[in-house]
Amino acid sequence: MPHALPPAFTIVPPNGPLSGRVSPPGSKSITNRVLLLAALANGTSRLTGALKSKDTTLMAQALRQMGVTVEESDDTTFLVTSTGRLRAPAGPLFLGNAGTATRFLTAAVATIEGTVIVDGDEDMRLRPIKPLVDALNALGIDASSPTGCPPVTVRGTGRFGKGRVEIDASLSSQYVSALLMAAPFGEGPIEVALAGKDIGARGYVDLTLAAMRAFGADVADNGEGAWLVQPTGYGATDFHIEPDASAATYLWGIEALTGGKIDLGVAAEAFTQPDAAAQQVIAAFPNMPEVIDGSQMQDAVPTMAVVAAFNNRPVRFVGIGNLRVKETDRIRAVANELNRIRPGLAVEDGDDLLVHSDPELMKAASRTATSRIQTYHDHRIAMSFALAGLRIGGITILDPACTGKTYPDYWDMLQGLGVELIPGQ
Ligand SMILES: O=C(O)C1=C[C@@H](OP(=O)(O)O)[C@@H](O)[C@H](O)C1
Ligand SMILES: C=C(OP(=O)(O)O)C(=O)O
Repeated sequence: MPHALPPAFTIVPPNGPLSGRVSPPGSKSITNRVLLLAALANGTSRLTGALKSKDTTLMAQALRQMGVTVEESDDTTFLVTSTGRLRAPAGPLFLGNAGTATRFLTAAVATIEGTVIVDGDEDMRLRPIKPLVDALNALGIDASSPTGCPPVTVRGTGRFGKGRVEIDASLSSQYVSALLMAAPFGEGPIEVALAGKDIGARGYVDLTLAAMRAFGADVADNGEGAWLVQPTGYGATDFHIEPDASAATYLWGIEALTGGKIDLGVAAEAFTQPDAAAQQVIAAFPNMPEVIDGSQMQDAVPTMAVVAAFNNRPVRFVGIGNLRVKETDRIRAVANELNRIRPGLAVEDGDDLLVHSDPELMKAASRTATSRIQTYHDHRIAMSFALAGLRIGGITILDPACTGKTYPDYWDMLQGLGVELIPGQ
C-alpha cells in the first residue's frame, strides 16, 4: 500500500456477503527462495508473479549488499543478475523479522570468503537459530550466535564442507531449507538429515526442493528425512511464482464468515504451498472439525482459529507448538485477543489452543462494545482478527500497517470488497 496507514482501523461489518475477484499477492516463501537461488546462479533470472512486501524487500536489499543486481521492472517482477557467488557485504545484513530471509541467508553467507553478520529486529532477536548454527559448525563453518538467536556472525572461508550433516528442525523447517539451498556449494556431496523427530510443515521443504531443481540443483530425497545434494551450484532461469496460499486463507475466511464467493483466479488444489490445505477445513464452516492438526498448515492457524470462534462446536488446535516462536507467540496472541472479544472464548492448554466456539457471535453484528485488538507486530494476527470484524461490530485492529510484512494491499483488498474501515487512534 503506497499511502501511510493510520494507527488503527475499526471495521464496520458489511450488510451482506462479500464477493468478487481478488488475486492474492505472490508467495512470500517462494519469492524469498527464488530470489536467493537466482543470486546464487551465474546469469540473469527473471522472477515473475513475485511478492513485493517488507520480507521480500529485505531479502532483495541484503542480496544487493552482497554484490547482486536486483532490478524491479514492475510491481511483480524481479530481474536478478549475479556472478553466482555472493560477496562479503560492507556491514551487517538487517533482515527485520523475516524468518525466511534470516535463516536462508545465515547458511548462504557461509559460501562467502569473509565475515558476515546476519541480524534482525527486536522480535527476530527472540527467534531461535541455534540448531542451524550448530549444523553449520558441524560442516566445519565458523558461525556463532551468543544468544541462540540472531545476530549470527559467520566467518566464511568460501568452503561449505561436505558429507552428512544432521539438523534438529523441530522448531523450524526453515533450518532445513537453508542448509539445502546452500548445499550445492559443498566441496563434495552433502547429505542433510533430520535429527530426532520429524518436522512439521514438511511441505516447505518440498517447496525448497522444487525451487532448487528449477535452478538446476541435483537433490535426491531418500524418503526418510534425508536429502543428498550434489555440488553443482545453480544455473540462472526464469521462474513464475504462484500466489500466496497463506494470504488466500483470509479470502477463504471472508467467504466462510460472510457467505460470499471470492474468485482467487487459482483453485485451492493448484497451490503447491502447505497452507492450501486450510481451504477444506475453512470451507467446512460452520461445521469445522473438533480437532484440527495445524502442523502442516501453521501460518493458517490464526485464520482458522478466528473463524472457529464462530463455529457450531468448539475446536482444538493441536500440533502447533512452534507457533510460539513465530513473529510472536501466536498461541498466546490468538487466545488473548479472542478473549478480548469475549472472555472465555479461547484457552491455551499446554501447546494446544482450544477455541470455545460461540455461534451466537454470528448474530452480533449490531454489538457496539469496542475490542481493541493488539497485533504484536504480527501481520497474521492483524489479518485474521480483521475477519472477526466482518461479523462483530466495534473490532479495532491496532497497527494495521504490520500487514506490510507479506500483504501490503490487505486493507485495500477489504475496501475493494466493500468493507468500510474507519481510521482511528
Ligand atoms: O519455509 C518457509 O517459507 C516457511 C516456513 C514456516 O516456518 P517454520 O519452518 O519456521 O515453521 C512458515 O511458518 C513460514 O511463514 C514460511
Ligand atoms: C512465520 C511467518 O514468517 P517468517 O517465519 O518467514 O518470518 C509467517 O509469515 O507467518
